[in-house]
Amino acid sequence: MISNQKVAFLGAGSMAEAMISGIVEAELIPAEQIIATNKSNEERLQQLRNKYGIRAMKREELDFSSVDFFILAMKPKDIDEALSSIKDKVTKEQVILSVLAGIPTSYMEENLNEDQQVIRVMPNTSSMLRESATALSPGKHTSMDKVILAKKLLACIGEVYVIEEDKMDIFTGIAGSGPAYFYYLMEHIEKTAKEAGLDEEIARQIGSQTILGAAKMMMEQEDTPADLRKKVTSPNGTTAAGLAALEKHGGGEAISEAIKGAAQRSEEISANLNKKIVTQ
Ligand SMILES: NC(=O)C1=CN([C@@H]2O[C@H](COP(=O)(O)OP(=O)(O)OC[C@H]3O[C@@H](n4cnc5c(N)ncnc54)[C@H](O)[C@@H]3O)[C@@H](O)[C@H]2O)C=CC1
Ligand SMILES: O=C(O)[C@@H]1CCC=N1
Repeated sequence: MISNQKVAFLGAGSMAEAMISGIVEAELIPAEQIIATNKSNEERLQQLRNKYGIRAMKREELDFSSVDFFILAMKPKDIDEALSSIKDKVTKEQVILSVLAGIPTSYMEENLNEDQQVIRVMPNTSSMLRESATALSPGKHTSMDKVILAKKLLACIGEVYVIEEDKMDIFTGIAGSGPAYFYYLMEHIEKTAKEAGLDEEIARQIGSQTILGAAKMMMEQEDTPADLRKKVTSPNGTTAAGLAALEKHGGGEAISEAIKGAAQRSEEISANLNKKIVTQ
């Protein structure tokens, strides 16, 4: 049962906070069973206590034996220190979830105890509003009942997709990094609106509603994105002119290259692990 689970975040930054926000808002797990830890930033810990009513403490103050799910949420460059710091404190009955880009389950299994249950997770910051697109790939020792519990936990922050781990890099490129592409789009919408004399705040509201509407159309209508695009595009009209400019300036290619670039960086992080190259 998910409501009696205790969850401890190791790392209390942007991604951890987004997940904590969604889990607390879902009210499936009491806030006092959610623990945030970091290495030493007491101000940050107090901020999370005040904002979410969770428990928050320095990593060395955590009673590891009381935790059911650990969620690693530090940067990939800190993974080795993190794994070595918890190896002797966790048991194979507990589950280690990692949201770290590019860190394979095999690397965690190699650097933790024999038969340690691990799950690789890729959420995004829309977890804040329980609208994440989150992938999970279980490690080879993780039991089905723990995968089911992890899915229930991650369902608190949005939609959950169980995928083969070899698709995690492209998933990261699409969904982990994906919100940033839409924020970048909005930056350009606001800039263009301002140049045309439209207030930036109004442009943000208009642009956000347009993106939300298009997203809902793609989720709730049977049509493909291409069909939906054609329904907007009147012959020789405004949309045709806009799409022609998008093609002329490499818009479609730019989107594909953004996704591939992020996925390749995820692959690179994995590849560097075995070479012990410190990643950014
Ligand atoms: N920001 C995002 O949109 C997403 C981030 N991620 C992943 O989440 C992880 C964290 O990313 P952010 O939150 O953006 O970074 P961040 O820098 O905001 O947070 C990382 C936190 O971990 C702490 N930390 C470092 N080593 C630690 C340790 N051994 N034990 C406890 N705490 C430790 C740092 O002090 C820092 O507060 C990264 O691995 C990233 O790949 C995954 C999906 C989306
Ligand atoms: O930029 C990053 O590396 C992290 C992982 C996915 C989104 N943010």
